[in-house]
Amino acid sequence: MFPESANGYSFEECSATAEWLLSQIQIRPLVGIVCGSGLGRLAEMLKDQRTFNYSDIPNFPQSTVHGHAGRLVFGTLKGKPCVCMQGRFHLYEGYSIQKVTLPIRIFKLLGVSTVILTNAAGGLNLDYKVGDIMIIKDHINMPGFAGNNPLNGPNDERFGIRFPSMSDAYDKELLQLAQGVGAELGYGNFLREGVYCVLGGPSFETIAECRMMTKLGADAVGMSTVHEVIVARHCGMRVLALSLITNQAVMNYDSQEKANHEEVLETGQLRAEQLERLVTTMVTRIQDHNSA
Ligand SMILES: O=P(O)(O)O[C@@H]1C[C@H](O)[C@@H](CO)O1
Ligand SMILES: Nc1nc2[nH]cnc2c(=O)[nH]1
Repeated sequence: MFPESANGYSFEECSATAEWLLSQIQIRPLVGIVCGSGLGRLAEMLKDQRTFNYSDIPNFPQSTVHGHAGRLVFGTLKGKPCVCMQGRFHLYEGYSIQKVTLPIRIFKLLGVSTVILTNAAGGLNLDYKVGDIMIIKDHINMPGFAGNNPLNGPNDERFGIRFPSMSDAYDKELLQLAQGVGAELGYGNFLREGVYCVLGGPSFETIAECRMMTKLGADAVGMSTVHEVIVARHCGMRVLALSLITNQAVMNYDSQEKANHEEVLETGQLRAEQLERLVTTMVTRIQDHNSA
C-alpha cells in the first residue's frame, strides 16, 4: 500500500529526539520554519546559528532531493528564537507519510507554537505569474482522498485529538499579517492568496490533471506542505504557508513548455531574497501563542 505501513513514531520516540536536540542547544524556539525547494537560504538569515545535519539527529530521515540541504538550523531572527528545516521530506522519496511529518512533531516538543512553511509550486490559476508568492488560504489533499493521511494509525492524545478540524488549518491572523507585511514591503503586485493542491509526485502532472485541479478550485499545485500542516494543526500549532510560483503548470496541448526541477530551483533563486524578507519581517511581528 503506502511505504512502511501506517504506524509512525511513538510519542516516546519523538520525545527522545526532541530531548536530544534540547540537550545540545541553549535556545528554545518559538517559531519553526520549513524551507521549500531552492528556498533554503532562508535558514542562513538566522543569527547565532547551531546547525545539525539530519544524519546526526536520532530518528531523522535524510534529504535526497537537490535543493534540500538536509540541515536543522537553530538561531534567532531579530531576537526571536527559531528552528529552521533547510530541506524537507516528500512522499515520493519513499518515506512513509509519518516519517515525512516527524519533524513537525519534533517542533512541537521543542516548544514551537507557530510554523511557517514554504514551498515551490506550479501555478494553475491563469492570472498567476512565475515569481508570484501565494499565501495559502486552504488546501486540497489528494493523497488524503486515497487514504494516505499522516494521522492514520493509533491516535496518541498527547499530540492531539482523533478527528481534528481542517476548516481552520491556515491561521487567519497570520494570513492578514502576511498580507500587511507584503503590502508594506511593496509586494502588492506579486502577492496572491489561494488554494494549494498536493499530489504525491515525483512526476509532474498531465494537462488533463491540471485542468481538473483548476476546476476543483486549486490555484497552485505541489508535492508537500499539506501533510505537515495537518500534523501541525493536530498538535495545536498555528500555521502560515507560502508557495512560490516557480513555473506555470502546462494547461494547453499546443504548449511546448515542460515542467522541470531546474526551472523550479532557478525561480527560487530569483525570488529568494523577497521571500526571506517577508518571512523575517513576519517573524518579528508574530505574537507568541502557546497553542492555537
Ligand atoms: O519541497 P517543495 O514542495 O518546495 O518541492 C517542490 C515539489 C518537488 O519536491 C519539487 C519539484 O520541483 O519542488
Ligand atoms: N506537482 C508540482 N510540484 C511543483 N513544484 C514546483 N512546481 C511544481 C509543479 O508544477 N507541479
